[in-house]
Amino acid sequence: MSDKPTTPLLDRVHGPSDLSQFSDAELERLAGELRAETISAVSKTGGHLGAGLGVIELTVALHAVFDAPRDKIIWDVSHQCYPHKILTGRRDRMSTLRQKDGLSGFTKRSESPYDPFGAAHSSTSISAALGFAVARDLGGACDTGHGDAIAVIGDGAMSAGMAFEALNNAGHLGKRLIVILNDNEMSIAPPTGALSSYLSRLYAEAPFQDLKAAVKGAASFLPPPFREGAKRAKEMLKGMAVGGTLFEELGFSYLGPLDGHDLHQLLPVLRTVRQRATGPILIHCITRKGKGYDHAEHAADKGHARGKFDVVTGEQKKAKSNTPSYTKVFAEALMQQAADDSRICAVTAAMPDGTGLDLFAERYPSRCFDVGIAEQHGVTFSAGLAAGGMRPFCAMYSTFLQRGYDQVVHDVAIQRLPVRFAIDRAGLVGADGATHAGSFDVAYLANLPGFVVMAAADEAELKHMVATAAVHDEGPIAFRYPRGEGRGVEMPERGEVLEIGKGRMIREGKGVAILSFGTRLGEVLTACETLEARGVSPTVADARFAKPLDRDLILRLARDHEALITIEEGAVGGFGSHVAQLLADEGVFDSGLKYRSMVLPDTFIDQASPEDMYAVAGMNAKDIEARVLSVLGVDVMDKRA
Ligand SMILES: Cc1ncc(C[n+]2csc(CCOP(=O)(O)OP(=O)(O)O)c2C)c(N)n1
Ligand SMILES: CC(=O)[C@@H](O)[C@H](O)COP(=O)(O)O
Ligand SMILES: [Mg+2]
Repeated sequence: MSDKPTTPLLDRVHGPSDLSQFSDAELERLAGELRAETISAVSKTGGHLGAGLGVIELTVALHAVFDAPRDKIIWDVSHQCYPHKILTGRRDRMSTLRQKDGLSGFTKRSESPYDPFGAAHSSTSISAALGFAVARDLGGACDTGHGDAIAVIGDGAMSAGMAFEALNNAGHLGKRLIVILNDNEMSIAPPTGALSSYLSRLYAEAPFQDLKAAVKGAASFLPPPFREGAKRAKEMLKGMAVGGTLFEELGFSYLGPLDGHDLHQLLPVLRTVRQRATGPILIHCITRKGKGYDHAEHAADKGHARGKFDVVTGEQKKAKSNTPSYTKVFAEALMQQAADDSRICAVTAAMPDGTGLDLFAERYPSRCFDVGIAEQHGVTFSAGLAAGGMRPFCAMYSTFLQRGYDQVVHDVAIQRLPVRFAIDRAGLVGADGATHAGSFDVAYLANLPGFVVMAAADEAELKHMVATAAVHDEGPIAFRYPRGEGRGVEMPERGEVLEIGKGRMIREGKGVAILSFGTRLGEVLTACETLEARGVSPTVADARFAKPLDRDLILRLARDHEALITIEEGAVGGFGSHVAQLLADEGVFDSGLKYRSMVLPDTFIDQASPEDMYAVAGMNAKDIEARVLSVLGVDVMDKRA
């Protein structure tokens, strides 16, 4: 036995085609190396860990059997794509993961030809894969050629309506399409919903599934050892009425459940499917999220997301802070309100921890609902709760609320139902990048008649806004707040109910007024400090409301100053646009007011630290200072005129 250290197989992989040199036994060894590499990479950068560890063998098998990029492997959510990135020529850039100018934490078309479709929001993979399949059959031009379309979708993502819309259409079209259900019985939190129980039953009945495969003629897809058993079962089951799985009822061939960590099952099945599939086929793989790393596999969240960590101890290196997060402030304020009002209930779409509703659920389990990854349903469910006399708080990230926008308009706004929207992750979020930026909620809510739209300038304001929303029964009301910690302001014992449509003065000055909406107020006040040194003393006000606007405050600021600047952590079409509309309607511009509106630029900003992203957006203190000096005609180029 030579004691020469063997060269890691991973060192011989510069692209997936290099996997063809390996035997099945070597592929198993490669999987072990890939798992270790993934753990090591994420320990240095932080990121999504558990999901990627759960698909190590699946990633190796897919790239060994199929021919990416001609075959399109589409990862749902794609938070599990780090092993895929390592095998597809990006191993040397994994140290830049989720950082400024670095690799995205999700698949991204512009990053690699091996990423045929971008993701990050869940449940899109089957729709996208079907699009590729139909384009293939229609002879559409695709720069990497047309082969198989393979969607890899998790059990959580499968719970979203969009996934079933795609299955339904794919079953109807009957095109050759491969869907791999990566079933680890986990979402971010343990999965909820009847589908999750159904999948568990499928798993529990696994031998029966093999037998059914025999009856359904899919036995030939099974590895030889299973095939014999399945054939024998054929006789036994012939007389039985064997109902199809849900997927078969939708027109798919169903295969499984397979052990998603066993290459001896995965490789022969995928090879046979590649040779034989003629229509849509769903392969059900059972995996474990966090597989192969105890600190993940045995954690409650299975290592879904981690900061940088010590591989040996699993200890994360997160900077400790005494300032509570906005999320925690929201959750505690909501519990305080709920203690006195049994009508208060809460809805999350598979994000109990991220929204803080895990704390609310512990205290009020009967009044907290995790609807799964189902924002559309979550919004209309909240509307039904409101119509039924409850006071529902629908807590969703700004970016994920986009998934339920028609429901916001059609089921909530038009019916003027008093749903309370707690919009977390407002503004730029950092490492998750453009797909998770909370840029558009002010623009897409403040244009709806009857909506009240608020933004908390700090964590005390957030507490007041929760109290205000709790008692607002006249119609829908939304309040937004950013990811991360508050500004460390003094917290009130209880939130006070704010007067709807009224802002607040922060500091009196002259010449220029700055009207802030949201937490950029902190940057505004920092800018004022340096401006004072230059003899410029702006007036500053916190708008609190984008709808209804504080008309008196705005007109007074416009009247008493030569310039008015608004600032918000949102895209054009939001607060600043509504202020401009008011000023125009009131003819204020006729008297020569200089008006500037600081909004996010008309571009998608890639991942970086929030501060770096706001620097790209031109919305940090120094940008505000420059804007003030520019509008006052002081000689600083207004870079963003
Ligand atoms: C529309 C949408 N809502 C919520 C999320 C947040 N999210 C990211 S991953 C995830 C769980 C996905 O579960 P599953 O598909 O089973 O993948 P696993 O993490 O188990 O591999 C959720 C809810 C999202 N990415 N997209
Ligand atoms: C992949 C995904 O969509 C979630 O895991 C998201 O990254 C969570 O974001 P936060 O870290 O802001 O809770
Ligand atoms: Mg899962």
